[in-house]
Amino acid sequence: PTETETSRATPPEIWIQQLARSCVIPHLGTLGICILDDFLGTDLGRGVLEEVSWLHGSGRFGAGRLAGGLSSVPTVRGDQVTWIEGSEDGFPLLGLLVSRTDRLILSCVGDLGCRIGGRTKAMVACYPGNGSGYVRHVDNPNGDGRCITCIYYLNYGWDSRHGGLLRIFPEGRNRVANIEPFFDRLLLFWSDRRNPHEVQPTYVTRYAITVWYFDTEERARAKERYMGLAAKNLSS
Ligand SMILES: Cn1c(O)c(C(=O)NCC(=O)O)c(=O)c2ccccc21
Ligand SMILES: [Mn+2]
Repeated sequence: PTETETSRATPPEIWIQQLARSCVIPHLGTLGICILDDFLGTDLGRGVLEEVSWLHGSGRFGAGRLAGGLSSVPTVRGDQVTWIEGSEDGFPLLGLLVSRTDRLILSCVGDLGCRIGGRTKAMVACYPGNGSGYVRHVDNPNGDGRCITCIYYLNYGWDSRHGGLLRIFPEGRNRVANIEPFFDRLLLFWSDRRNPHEVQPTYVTRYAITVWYFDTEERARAKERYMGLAAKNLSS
């Protein structure tokens, strides 16, 4: 049997621990990036896609960001996002995805050089496919506590004509990572300045679900700073 079949056969816990040890820890440790294909398997992956498509159809997504915006170019509606905890009823498979990524990250704990303590809600993002993308940026440039970016892609039959590549520019390296947003692909990378990245213009609807995992200490310090700021503003 192929590795995938056997990994399907073993209970998720064991399989997740194997993934953590064989992929996540070594790849995040060396490249700062880790790609896991066939993360949920086709059936569960399609189930998540159905939940996200339903969400998109239900108008729950905010209006797309105004991208472009150059005076000459009419502003283009960019990505639309909505935040889901996963425990809400109606999204059981989204909830399963997040519980799997939680277990994956927590089974790395101690071997990643950061202490994971909590995460954001799941950000479900949809690019409308009108050529909009996302400019080059760092997710966490100033120590807001986020240490691992975890993105699950849902784009069935994706090919390069569709655009929407995620291009990462690992700091201090002269090589870029071009990551196709393939269906059932899970991507992990350090959220800080080590991984500036951009979403290239995309020409078909592009769905992705992102969760950011917090480093306990950095998150606590960020909260103190934030509370201090709030207190100062209140007192001033
Ligand atoms: C819609 N969207 C994003 O797509 C990415 C991002 O880096 N995406 C990478 C990707 O989808 O491959 C973001 O980092 C992001 C941050 C805040 C709000 C929306 C955001
Ligand atoms: Mn980003």
